[in-house]
Amino acid sequence: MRIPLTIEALAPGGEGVGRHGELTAFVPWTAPGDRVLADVPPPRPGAATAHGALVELTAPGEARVAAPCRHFGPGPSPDAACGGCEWLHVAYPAQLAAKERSLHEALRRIGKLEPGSYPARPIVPSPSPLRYRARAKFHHDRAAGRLVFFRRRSHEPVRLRECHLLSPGLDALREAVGPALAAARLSPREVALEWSDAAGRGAAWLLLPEVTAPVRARAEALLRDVPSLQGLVLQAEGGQPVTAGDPVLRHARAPGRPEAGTQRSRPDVFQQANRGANARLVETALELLAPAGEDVLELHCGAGNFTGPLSEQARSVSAVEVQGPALDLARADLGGRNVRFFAGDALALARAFGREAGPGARRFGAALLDPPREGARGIGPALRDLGVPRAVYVSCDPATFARDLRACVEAGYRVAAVVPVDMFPQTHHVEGVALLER
Ligand SMILES: C[S@@+](CC[C@H](N)C(=O)[O-])C[C@H]1O[C@@H](n2cnc3c(N)ncnc32)[C@H](O)[C@@H]1O
Repeated sequence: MRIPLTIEALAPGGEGVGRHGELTAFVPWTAPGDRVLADVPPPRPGAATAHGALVELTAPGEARVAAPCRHFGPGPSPDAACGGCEWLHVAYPAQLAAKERSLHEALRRIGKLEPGSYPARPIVPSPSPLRYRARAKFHHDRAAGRLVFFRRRSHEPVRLRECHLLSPGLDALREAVGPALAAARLSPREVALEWSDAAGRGAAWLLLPEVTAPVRARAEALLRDVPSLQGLVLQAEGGQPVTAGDPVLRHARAPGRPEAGTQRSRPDVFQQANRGANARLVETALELLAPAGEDVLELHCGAGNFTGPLSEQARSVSAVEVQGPALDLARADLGGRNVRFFAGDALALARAFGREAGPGARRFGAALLDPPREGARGIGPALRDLGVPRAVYVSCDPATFARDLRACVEAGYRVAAVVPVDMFPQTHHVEGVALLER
């Protein structure tokens, strides 16, 4: 059925939300204040919500801006409906306000942490709302010989000719690698590209049906064909990564601040995609943690994004990570410093440290954890049993963040600060940082 709506807000999943009688409708490509006509499926009996499609923008709202990309917005054309951005039509301050709201709402709803019951700091914006990505995952449109994103909620490729999220270097690499993959007769199922402004070169990870000797020879040809590509990681589903050339890039830890040093990365190893916002994230986490002179436990250290700056302030860092190649990069950057690396599961190792220290002992003066989307179930009691007096939790998923903060509160911690950070402008994603104290 076709209904008129006034869009009241941006929902945590990214769609605009409006009400029609008893029905709450979620409509993509809409902005707060928009008046629209939307098609929604007839609501099932008793259902109070529906997901609709935008039919017409009857009057633009106060938060709406002109989207600068030809691929953004609804439409049947293979040039349109790119799934890469959600909010290119929403002014950046309105995006930030929506992200702040959605993080605190998750803490209230899932974490049972009422607003006002913990100190909330303003959201930290990304230094650039556009062209901020130094790495991204693509699909290879074999027919067109291009690296592309899919259309929103589909597996159809967009005929991607520009992207306003990619840094200029990464976008140029994307343009070069797509046709070169086709020329090298490589058909990856997925491609991750990474660009280093510091190196002026990039690297790629290719997920392939198989990695055989002829495939490796064709990968070498790809490297010859794209001089700005420094190296490749080739991987078959479930197989071990194999390298060609040198896929290890070096980045400035904080863009524009050479004194912060450099960090190694590889396209198959987790790294924050937005390097400018990452520098702010690291700064925020360390300011909250105040690790000076402490023995610090760092869980989920990855390639050492927080470990390097932590080691400069802390007395010692014990850094835990489960992924071998990430630890190799961290060790290459930080070996010889006051850091001990531990390979293994964060929770299991935190519990083992607690058993080693014995009841009542205090082995660490502070902890920092930065788990993947699934969060760190069980971490509250583990930190308490370790006697950790304060911890900073960095999260990319508000739901698991809220769940784990609740468990930390039940284990005796108090939430002493929450700071949202915007690592992904033009999308609904929001990072949360919390300080826990006991
Ligand atoms: C969000 S990333 C953060 C990495 C790093 N702190 C950074 O800022 O780049 C999460 C990291 O946790 C690691 N990880 C995932 N599950 C883990 C586990 N059970 N134990 C330890 N590390 C884990 C991943 O390999 C990944 O490096």
